[in-house]
Amino acid sequence: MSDALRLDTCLDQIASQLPALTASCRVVEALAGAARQIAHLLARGPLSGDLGAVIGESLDGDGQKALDAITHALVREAVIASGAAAFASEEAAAPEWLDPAGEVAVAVDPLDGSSNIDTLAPVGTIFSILPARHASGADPASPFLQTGRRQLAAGFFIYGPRTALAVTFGNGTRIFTLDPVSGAFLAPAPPATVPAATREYAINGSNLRHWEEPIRDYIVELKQGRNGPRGIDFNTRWLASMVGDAFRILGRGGIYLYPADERQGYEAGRLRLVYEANPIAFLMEQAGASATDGRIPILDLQPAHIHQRCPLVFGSADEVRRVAQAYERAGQPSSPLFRRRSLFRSTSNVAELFA
Ligand SMILES: O=P(O)(O)OC[C@H]1O[C@](O)(COP(=O)(O)O)[C@@H](O)[C@@H]1O
Ligand SMILES: [Mg+2]
Ligand SMILES: [Mg+2]
Repeated sequence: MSDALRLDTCLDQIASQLPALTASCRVVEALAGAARQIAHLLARGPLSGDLGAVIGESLDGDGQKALDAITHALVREAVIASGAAAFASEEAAAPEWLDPAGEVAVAVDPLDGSSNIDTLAPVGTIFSILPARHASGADPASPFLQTGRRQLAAGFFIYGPRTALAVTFGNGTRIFTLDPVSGAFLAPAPPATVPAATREYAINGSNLRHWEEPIRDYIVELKQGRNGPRGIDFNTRWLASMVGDAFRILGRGGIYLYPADERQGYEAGRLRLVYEANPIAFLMEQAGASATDGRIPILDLQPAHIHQRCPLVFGSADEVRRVAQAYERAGQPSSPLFRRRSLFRSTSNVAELFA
């Protein structure tokens, strides 16, 4: 383990070789400090108080847990300490300006998968770092309304049986593991590479009846396994925690889907573009995988507002391509009109599945 790459050493090297990434390195270092504190709180669980308790309503109407609010505060403090120019969070209605001399804007989901807090399933902190193009005084949302392609760095901390960091600065994706003894984040393995082929998929199958036809047909084929057109068996792996599913995919491949569906509030999917889909898409592309909304690569989507949602499909390139081809074949854009027309249309595949 002694020759494992240390996060702090790695950040120093990046900053000295690529000065344009110095501010991003400072943010990642500060977030690593917050992640240590969050990991500690989560490990104590009920000993730290009732952190899973619902304390109010989050911006999207879900229950906001005490831990959502605590992690938001810890992450915000870290971002302020890093000298960043602007901050946006899933847990704050509006972004804010911080240091007028700052060079980067940081968007976060302080606690992804927070519905899992009481179940000991993995949860995580997702971050996206963008250049802060505008001087303070302008709308603080403006630096966040850039496409994900412009991200300088992105990643997530995952709190599970161990705490880890998946991070990219645009030159590969690396996984660091928190050594609880020394407190250092260490990368003993080479950069992550997601295999193009996979037999694992992650989707909340209970929503099948609400999905658009291309997604429904694609999933039904996977479920038919060796008896269907794919001729091979697939496995479902769904953690209801995107960071958990993304971490598994970075490790051994797979595809994750949270498509748009016809339920009220899910017309553009569930995940948020700026601080969930974009950072995951950047990590995936840098590990040789792909991410799309079905029609457009996630990193090319232009955000219109900070809490915008988007359909999200990411992971092993061969399977993501198949989903995109299914949309292409359907010949229709992923629009509400299309969804309504295709709803409840009983394809032979779906009929077979329900049989
Ligand atoms: O309960 P659902 O609708 O299947 O949604 C699960 C998905 O929602 C999320 O929990 C969204 O994240 P938040 O917990 O930050 O809202 C993802 O991590 C997960 O994949
Ligand atoms: Mg989330
Ligand atoms: Mg969250």
